[in-house]
Amino acid sequence: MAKSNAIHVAVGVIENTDGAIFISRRHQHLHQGDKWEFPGGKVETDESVYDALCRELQEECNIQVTSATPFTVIQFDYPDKSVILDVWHVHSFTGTVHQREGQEWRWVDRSELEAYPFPEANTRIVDLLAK
Ligand SMILES: Nc1nc2c([nH]c(=O)n2[C@@H]2O[C@H](COP(=O)(O)OP(=O)(O)OP(=O)(O)O)[C@@H](O)[C@H]2O)c(=O)[nH]1
Ligand SMILES: [Mg+2]
Repeated sequence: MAKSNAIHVAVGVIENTDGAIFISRRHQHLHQGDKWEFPGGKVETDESVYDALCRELQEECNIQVTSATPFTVIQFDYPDKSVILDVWHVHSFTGTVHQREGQEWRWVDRSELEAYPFPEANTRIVDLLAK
């Protein structure tokens, strides 16, 4: 069961026309620092998850989402916090993707994702994508 203090996070699996997926590396000082992640961030009060997804992907990766569908929802308890990752598959967008917050980033093939260290909560996302 989700904890009442769980942090609700909108997460985007952005896929380009070659079928590659965008990942970036979390800054070292942050929660789950140095791990790779899919872009996204906390859903604000009175904001829909979809609006949060669009806002975070604009802020972090410079794109305007034009089409996205729900992919999976993951509730996970880290020792220090609980998260609910509301993961969306982003099929189309405008703008040129790059990471605007100084994080290392790259496009990777689905088959390569398993080689990257992701936060533990992401295991199922990577499994679903690698299939
Ligand atoms: N964005 C993102 N966050 C993830 C992933 N997996 C995962 O456990 N998280 C966790 O979700 C939480 C919130 O994500 P975030 O740090 O991106 O939030 P944010 O962009 O709003 O950050 P801010 O508060 O510094 O503005 C963090 O505790 C982070 O460790 C992932 O794949 N992507
Ligand atoms: Mg973020």
